[in-house]
Amino acid sequence: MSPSPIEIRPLSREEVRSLDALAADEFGLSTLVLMENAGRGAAAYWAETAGDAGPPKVLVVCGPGNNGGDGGVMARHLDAWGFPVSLAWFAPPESIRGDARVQWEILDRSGIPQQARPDAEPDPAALDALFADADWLVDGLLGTGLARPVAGAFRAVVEAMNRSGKPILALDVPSGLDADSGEPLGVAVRARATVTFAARKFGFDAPGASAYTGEIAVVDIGLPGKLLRRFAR
Ligand SMILES: NC(=O)C1=CN([C@@H]2O[C@H](COP(=O)(O)OP(=O)(O)OC[C@H]3O[C@@H](n4cnc5c(N)ncnc54)[C@H](O)[C@@H]3O)[C@@H](O)[C@H]2O)[C@H](O)CC1
Ligand SMILES: [K+]
Repeated sequence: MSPSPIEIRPLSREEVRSLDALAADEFGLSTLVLMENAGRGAAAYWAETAGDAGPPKVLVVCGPGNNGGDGGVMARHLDAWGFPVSLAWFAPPESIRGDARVQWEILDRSGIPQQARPDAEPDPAALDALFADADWLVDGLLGTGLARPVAGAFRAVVEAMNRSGKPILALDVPSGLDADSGEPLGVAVRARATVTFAARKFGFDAPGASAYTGEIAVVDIGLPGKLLRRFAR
């Protein structure tokens, strides 16, 4: 019997970011557990839809926050399932903290190839070469933590991802897309598909948003039914 999860209505950025705190404070459910469910769910979705021809080489593009951490979890599961996977963290190592740091350490000890690319002004040709070597890109750069227009290094990375011509799986929200308005802040990843956690975001239904989200799949991250029912349709 396939479970019929409680259908949650689309959530605002604020609502979905409050879920982490509620899960921890009210239910004692650690954010690392939510991250594990998010990353494993993303890995399972991708493997089911893209894992046939190949196995394709996957490059996970990570930012310094929990969106990057989700990418780290996904990479560990793909590696365990036999996919050639590596990661590039676009942040100085010292800025990778909290749950994302935990994933960095696990990946390091697991011998999964990862590199830090902390350049404030990355060379576009170097980015093109990095992305040309992969069959798929996973966008774990920015999620609901997006708080200002994408500029500088992240802009260069998003533009290089988009011009690479590679299919992109976005984690939670395509990097650069405002989760409430569905508009790009400066620039946004144009994904083949977006695996979004817990619920669709308001902005996904905005006209034009599908050019960035691609196909949308909602991944259940293990929140208790009592919490989900507060946001039921
Ligand atoms: N409850 C859930 O849905 C869960 C979500 N998870 C994942 O966590 C991210 C949100 O993580 P957070 O650390 O808050 O932020 P991000 O990783 O999105 O962003 C990282 C960091 O980047 C900085 N930043 C903001 N805007 C910019 C910008 N324009 N340029 C450069 N840097 C920027 C800011 O400091 C952010 O903190 C969510 O999307 C999910 O993927 C959990 O893992 C599971 C539960
Ligand atoms: K993302």
